[in-house]
Amino acid sequence: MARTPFDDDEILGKAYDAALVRRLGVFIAPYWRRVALATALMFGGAAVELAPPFLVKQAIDGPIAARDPAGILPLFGLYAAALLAAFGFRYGQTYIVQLVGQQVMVDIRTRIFSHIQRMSLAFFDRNPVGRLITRLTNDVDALNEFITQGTVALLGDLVRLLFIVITMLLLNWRLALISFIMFPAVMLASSIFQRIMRGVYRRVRQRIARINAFLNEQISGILVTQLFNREEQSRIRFAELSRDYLAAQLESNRTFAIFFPLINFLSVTAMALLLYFGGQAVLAGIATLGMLVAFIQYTDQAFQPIRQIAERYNTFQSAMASAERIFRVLDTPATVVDPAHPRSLPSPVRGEITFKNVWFTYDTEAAGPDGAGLTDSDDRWVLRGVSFTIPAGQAVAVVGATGAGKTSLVSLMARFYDIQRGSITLDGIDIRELRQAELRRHVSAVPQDPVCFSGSIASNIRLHDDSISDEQVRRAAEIARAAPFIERLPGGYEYEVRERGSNLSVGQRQLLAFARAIAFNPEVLLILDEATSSVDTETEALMQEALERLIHGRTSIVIAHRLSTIRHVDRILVLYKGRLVEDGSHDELLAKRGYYYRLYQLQFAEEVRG
Ligand SMILES: Nc1ncnc2c1ncn2[C@@H]1O[C@H](COP(=O)(O)OP(=O)(O)OP(=O)(O)O)[C@@H](O)[C@H]1O
Repeated sequence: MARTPFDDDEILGKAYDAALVRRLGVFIAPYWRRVALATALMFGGAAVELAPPFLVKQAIDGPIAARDPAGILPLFGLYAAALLAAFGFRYGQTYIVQLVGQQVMVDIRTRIFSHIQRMSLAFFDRNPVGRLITRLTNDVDALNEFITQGTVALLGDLVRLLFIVITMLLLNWRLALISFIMFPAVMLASSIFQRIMRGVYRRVRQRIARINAFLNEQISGILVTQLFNREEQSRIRFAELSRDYLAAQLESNRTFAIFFPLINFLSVTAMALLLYFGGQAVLAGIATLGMLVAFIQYTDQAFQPIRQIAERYNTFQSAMASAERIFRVLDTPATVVDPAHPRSLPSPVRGEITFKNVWFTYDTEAAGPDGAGLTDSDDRWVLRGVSFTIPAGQAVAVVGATGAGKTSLVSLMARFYDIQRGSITLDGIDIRELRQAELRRHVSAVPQDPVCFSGSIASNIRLHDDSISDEQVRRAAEIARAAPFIERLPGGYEYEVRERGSNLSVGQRQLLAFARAIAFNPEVLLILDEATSSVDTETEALMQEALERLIHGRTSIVIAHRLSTIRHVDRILVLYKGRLVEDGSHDELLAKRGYYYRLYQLQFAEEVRG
């Protein structure tokens, strides 16, 4: 079957599982004392649980056979004590293991989150949000199951089984052998079950992953579905996916429905054989009645861990699949990294930008680090030999047809991606020689779709940077022309913005992003101009005014989709299919009657005609 984007949960071999367990062990290792304590409690519990059947045997063969009511009491006391102790041991073990599981989950989640934060944009281009959230939630939860069910508990089952087997052999090896008669059949059934479930679980997981991916896309794209009346098609597709999932689930249920009654059947058969042969042995005087009763109880006890081992195996399987996916994220190296010996920008930073023969493609795999994998004429280059210098304080607009490479050029300046050839410098220093944090302190951007976080308006402007005072927040909002709308909101600067800024308009979000940029006061500002004309003329005028204030006296690169934006800048860079084809002021370029002139006629002149 062809690999689909959803099939990222393939199950690999046992050696691979062992490697995953070792890597998980690294996360558990800091809590080894607790794990050791839980293991000790588990051993204690397994030993204590052996006592009740033995005490029953003592009671039957001793005081009951001798018709001595007083002799039963101490045995009853011991029996109760054993049950209580077993309860205590089990409680302690379960609690401690759960505690370790929860702590390890916090550690793993934090690791994944901080790793994801270091990733460059290229990583997010490849990994949709839904998938990353699944790594942090469901997959981490599956690992918790592995820790709570898989480590101490699995060992506990094996130890319990071993203890019971040894006790039975010591008490009466003949009866023990009769009890064990069914064990090979049980082992065989378990191993067949495990083999079948491996495949079944894989299908269940793949199909639920497909449903999740589909839902994710459909819910975020619901607007388009509704606009184009695609509800029916989406519903049919969803029903198909749900049916596939149901089929896989039913297969799993069927397997379980066969396995558990089968194990029960085997255990009851073992019991019946024990009763028959054990009864004969009692009559022949080889065993006592009490011994037979104890053996029936031990045999019953022995089948419990056997049943659980099969279930635990399944938990283990899904934990391994999750671990694999989590490690795949953790193993993705950051592609944009800080240099080992970063340089510092000269102080004060002026903000002069130079692009020297810059070649860039998103296809890093094909191109290789220095772009040698692609010829100069390859279509995959997004920027081809772009060179220009923007002196400090100059405002520049980048224009070009859609897909010409404008956004890419601006993203490179903030080093969201690394270039393959050439250099980009800020005040004469290659931006790859700077720490990213230092670069971004001086180079800031206003994104096309400005992001807002849940929290107050003020916290959205200062982004929790306490060095920016309330006064600075207000001043920034005033300069950005955001103050009038903020002051009209209930609560003003304390107005609660909802997730993703859904209770603000597009224009308001843009003004807020401007205010944020001003509050951080970078020397270089990148503005990804809003392409849609979704704002009214009044807001549009406000935004233009804000933009003018923002870029005034500051090195700025604005991606201009509107003529009004172009009017504010000193200079225009014209991109055509990744090449810088023209460079000059609006009037100069118009006079040239070249590509900009044509673009202007097509794109901007309409605005003039209005
Ligand atoms: N994240 C990405 N991964 C792969 N290819 C990309 C990515 N972003 C853009 N591209 C490709 O790079 C080329 C240039 O895109 P870019 O977004 O820079 O163009 P643009 O000039 O800003 O266009 P627009 O005016 O439509 O925003 C396009 O061919 C696009 O398909």
